[in-house]
Amino acid sequence: MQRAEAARQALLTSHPESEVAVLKLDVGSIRSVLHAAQEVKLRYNRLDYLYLNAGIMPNPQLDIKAFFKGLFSSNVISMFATGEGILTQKDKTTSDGLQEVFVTNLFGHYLLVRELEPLLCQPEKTSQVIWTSSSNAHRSAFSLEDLQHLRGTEPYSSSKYASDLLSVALNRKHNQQGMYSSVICPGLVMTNLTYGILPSFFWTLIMPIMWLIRVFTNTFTLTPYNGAEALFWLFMQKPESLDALVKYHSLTSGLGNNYTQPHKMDIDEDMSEALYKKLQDLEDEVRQRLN
Ligand SMILES: NC(=O)C1=CN([C@@H]2O[C@H](COP(=O)(O)OP(=O)(O)OC[C@H]3O[C@@H](n4cnc5c(N)ncnc54)[C@H](OP(=O)(O)O)[C@@H]3O)[C@@H](O)[C@H]2O)C=CC1
Ligand SMILES: CC(C)CCC[C@@H](C)[C@H]1CC[C@H]2C3=C(CC[C@]12C)[C@@]1(C)CCC(=O)C[C@@H]1CC3
Repeated sequence: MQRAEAARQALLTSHPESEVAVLKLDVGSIRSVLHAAQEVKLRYNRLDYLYLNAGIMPNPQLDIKAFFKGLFSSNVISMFATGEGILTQKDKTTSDGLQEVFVTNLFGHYLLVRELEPLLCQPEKTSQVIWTSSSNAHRSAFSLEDLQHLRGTEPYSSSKYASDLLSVALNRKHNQQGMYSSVICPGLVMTNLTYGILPSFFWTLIMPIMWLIRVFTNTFTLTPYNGAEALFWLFMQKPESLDALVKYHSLTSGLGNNYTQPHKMDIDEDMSEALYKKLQDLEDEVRQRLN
């Protein structure tokens, strides 16, 4: 909570007229999600925006052989843009008996949205739910038969693809009640997540190479400020004008200019419906376990 308090103070300094409140929430813990949602419901009657940004990529392993193979293949740009085929992770089980990546990147957020539906779905005003997804969200990593990705080595990719699917399902279910859901991709950003893949001094050393790569793939946004472009852009849009089937990408040009671009997602609407059903079943199961 110390860092949250520091962020609150910084916001109050730059925007003295604003009100900023902080609340502790571990999306990886069912009890914590339910408790925090209860607190939000006590504090507020309505929510205009819900940004679902929290996410983890634990124990990432970079496949150096696949990286060099990709470097000399025709897929090199796509490899730099998405990291497909060169990254795996090692997941673990939480005290709730769920896979950590699945619950942190997807299920905890799902449960939070479910709990906050009464504040998000209000007849007189629209609301926006905004997921931080990834270009690493690949259909090939996801399986409806293995939602939590127990049997694979790409739980991060699977959880991000699932968030894309879930956003589509949320729109189908709640647009009529005024709630709209969108997904964004921040591009490759230097944060604790990427410092888990390669050490920060290494990223700093290769920064000139990354600026060069940015000329060929505008997905190398590199700073959190640039990566947040699509989050900010969505904030400015009328939710009714957004396309539920696209992902909004933060991009930075070779000259350092930021912009947002929509890209059609590789989504099957029946699959999104089936995922929603499975999440509801799991929700019933975890709620029963808590009672
Ligand atoms: N960096 C990149 O290149 C990319 C990142 N993303 C996505 O962007 C989002 C932000 O990640 P990024 O800033 O890069 O990574 P960081 O590791 O720097 O930040 C992760 C954020 O998620 C929060 N978080 C992690 N676990 C939990 C939890 N159990 N409960 C509550 N909050 C939690 C962290 O909070 P705290 O600090 O308090 O632990 C932190 O604010 C993630 O969803 C990530 O998947 C997508 C594409 C590319
Ligand atoms: C010379 C260097 C630029 C070499 C870096 C190689 C890789 C470590 C990176 C190339 C593409 C990157 C990437 C990600 C992580 C680091 C790379 C694999 C992400 C998977 C990080 C998390 C995401 O959500 C998407 C990113 C896509 C690109």
